[in-house]
This record gives sequence, C-alpha cells and structure tokens, in this order.
Amino acid sequence: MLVLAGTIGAGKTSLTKLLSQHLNSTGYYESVDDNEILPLFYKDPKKYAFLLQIYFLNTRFDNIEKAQDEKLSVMDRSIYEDSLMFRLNADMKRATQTESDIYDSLLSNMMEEIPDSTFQKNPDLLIHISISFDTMLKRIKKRGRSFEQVAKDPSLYNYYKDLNERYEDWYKNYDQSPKLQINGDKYDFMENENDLKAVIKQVDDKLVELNLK
Ligand SMILES: Nc1ncnc2c1ncn2[C@@H]1O[C@H](COP(=O)(O)OP(=O)(O)OP(=O)(O)O)[C@@H](O)[C@H]1O
Repeated sequence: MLVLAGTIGAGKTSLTKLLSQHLNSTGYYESVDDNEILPLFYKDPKKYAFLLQIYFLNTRFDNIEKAQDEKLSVMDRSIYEDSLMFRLNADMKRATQTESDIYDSLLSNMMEEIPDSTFQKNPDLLIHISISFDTMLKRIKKRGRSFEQVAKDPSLYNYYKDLNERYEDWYKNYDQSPKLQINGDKYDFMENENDLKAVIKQVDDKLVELNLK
C-alpha cells in the first residue's frame, strides 16, 4: 500500500492516478465534491472542525481497509496528515486542544498494528509531494474550488501559509513507514512528460529498494 501526502493542491490526486496506472494497481480517492461537510467547515470552521475531522477519520480508515490487501495500491491522502491539520485548527481556536489531543489518541489506537493480524494499517511507503507556498496558492486558484479561494475569504491566506510551513516538520518527523519526498515545484508531473518520468523513476527505485517491486 502506497500513500500520497502533501498540502492542499500539491497534486496528490493526480499523482495517485498516474502512479496506479503505471503500477497497474488500484487508486483510492477521497472525494472532495461529495463531501457535504467541507463547504460547511470553510464557512464556519469553529462549528464544523471536529465533525469534519471525524468524517475524514472514518472515510480514510475505510479506504485503508479496502486498499491494504493489494501490495501496490495507491491512496490519494494519508490519514496521518489530518492530525497536523486538526492541530493547526486547534491552535487557531477553531477546536480545543483537548479535542485535538483526544483525536490523536483515538487515531493512534485505531492505527495500532495488531500482532498476527492480516489487516496492515500503515502503508509500505509514504510519498510526500512538497510544494512552495507560492505554488500552493497558484494551484488552489487554478483549480477554482469556490470554498477554497483566498479572494473569497482573505483569512485563508494565513491558514494556507501556516499549513504549508508545518508540512516540512511533519514530514521530517513522520516515522510510521518508509518515506520518499518529491519536489513538486521542480517536477511538474501533471504538465510535463519528462518530469513525470523522473518522478516515476524515483518511486520505482524506492520500491525496488524496499523489495516491493
Ligand atoms: N483534516 C482536515 N481538516 C480540515 N480540512 C481538511 C482536512 N483534510 C482535508 N481537508 C480539506 O479538504 C480539501 C481537500 O484536501 P486534499 O489536500 O485532501 O485534496 P486536494 O486539495 O484535492 O489535494 P491534491 O491537489 O494534492 O490532490 C481541502 O480543502 C483541505 O483543506
């Protein structure tokens, strides 16, 4: 099981599609368009932060259950990043620190591997697409999901900036599985064929190193 990670607009969904095609495996996607809570959260974060978090925990865990028995399945977002996002929201007073602590404890209990169980919850490889804040803003604008637009809600600028900065430390400290970082500024795998080839090679090399391919 491979899992993509990265900030909003990093290209996780696109790379999931491209990698699962290349590996001839199943891609698992978190549907943003069908998520009824997300627009509510953007409108009133204080009211909906905790509910959104539980919604994501539930749907991502469901996806892990489905994806885990295929060696090279690809998931478009890791469950671990939700903790980073929720902590940020708690620091911004949209949730309490207690809610965030309880969430972390619940996640850790849910993700604990049970000895001799055939259900493996942690991925075999986490792939983090790292992008600069500037690229993040451009991608969010280009994609045009209305509730994500800074032009509509200027307070999102600081939210996005803080989120992007926290990702680097989050990746450094991530230790639930082997990991690989892709430079999403340098490699525009969505627009440039050679960049895509370079990214696929980095992933393939890592899979060989890990005896997954
Ligand atoms: N735990 C969370 N707490 C708050 N918002 C979240 C959380 N997880 C995801 N979101 C929101 O859900 C939306 C989709 O985020 P996500 O990064 O998963 O997909 P994406 O932006 O389509 O990524 P990509 O472009 O890399 O495929 C974003 O608006 C993001 O802010």
